[in-house]
Amino acid sequence: MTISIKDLNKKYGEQWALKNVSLNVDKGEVIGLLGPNGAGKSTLMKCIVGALEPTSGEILVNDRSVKDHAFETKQFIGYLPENNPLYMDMYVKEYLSFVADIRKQTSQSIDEVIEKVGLTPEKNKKIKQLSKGYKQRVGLAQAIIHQPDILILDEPTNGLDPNQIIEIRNLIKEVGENKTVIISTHIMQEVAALCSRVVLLNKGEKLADKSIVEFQGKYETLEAAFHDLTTQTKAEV
Ligand SMILES: Nc1ncnc2c1ncn2[C@@H]1O[C@H](COP(=O)(O)OP(=O)(O)OP(=O)(O)O)[C@@H](O)[C@H]1O
Repeated sequence: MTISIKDLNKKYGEQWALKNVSLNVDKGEVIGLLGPNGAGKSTLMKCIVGALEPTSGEILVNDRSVKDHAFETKQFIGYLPENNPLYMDMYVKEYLSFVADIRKQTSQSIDEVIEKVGLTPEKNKKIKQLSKGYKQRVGLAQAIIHQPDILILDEPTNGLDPNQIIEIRNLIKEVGENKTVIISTHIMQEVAALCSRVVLLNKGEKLADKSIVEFQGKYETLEAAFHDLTTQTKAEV
C-alpha cells in the first residue's frame, strides 16, 4: 500500500496548519513524522485517515483518492489518534467487540487481536482500570483489528514510563511488520529504533524528507539536527 500526498494545504480559520505538503510513502516504509508542537503532524495524519478534509491538495491511498473513496481507503488504514481516545467505562473485550462490529470483523478476530497485543490477562477489566501502557495496547488493538496495510500512529508512546515505552515500541515493530507505517513522535530514539525515513514539518511546511543517516548528517545527534533545522529561518530541504 502506498500513500501519495500532493500539495496539501489545511487552514483552520485564519491559521495555516499545512502549507503545500507533498509526500510519497512506499509500501513497507516506516516514516518518522517529526516537528515541534503545532508543526501540523496531527493535522496531516487526520487528513490521511480521512477524518479531516484538507483545504486543498490531494491524498491517494494505493492510488485511490481519500476524498472520493473515503469508505474504501478507511478500510486500508489503522489509526491511533493522539491521546488514544477510548471509552473508559467499557470492558476491554466489550470495546474491541464494538470496534470489530463496526469494522465487520468476526468474533475470532477479537481474541486474535487481544492475544497479539498482549491484553489477554487484562481483557476482562474496564479500560479505566488499566495502566497507561495497557490502555495504549487497547488503542493499538483497535487500530489493527481489521488487518489494515497502513498504520498511522500519532505519538503512540507519549506519557508512558520508560519500560512501557520499550514494550509499546517493540509491539509497534511487531504489528507494523510488512505494513506501511507513519508514526509521529518527539522521541528521537524512537525514530532511530523504528523508522527508515524522517519527514520533518515546521509551521506547516515540510522541511526535510531524508533517511535517518542523511537527516543526522553533520550533526552529532538526531536531536541536534532537529533543533538546528527547526530553529533556522530557512532550512535546507
Ligand atoms: N481544530 C483546530 N482549530 C484551530 N486550529 C487548530 C485546530 N487543530 C490544530 N490547530 C492548529 O493547527 C496547527 C497545527 O496543529 P497540529 O495539532 O496539527 O500540530 P502537531 O504538530 O500535531 O502538534 P503537537 O506536537 O503539539 O501534537 C497548530 O497551530 C494548532 O494550534
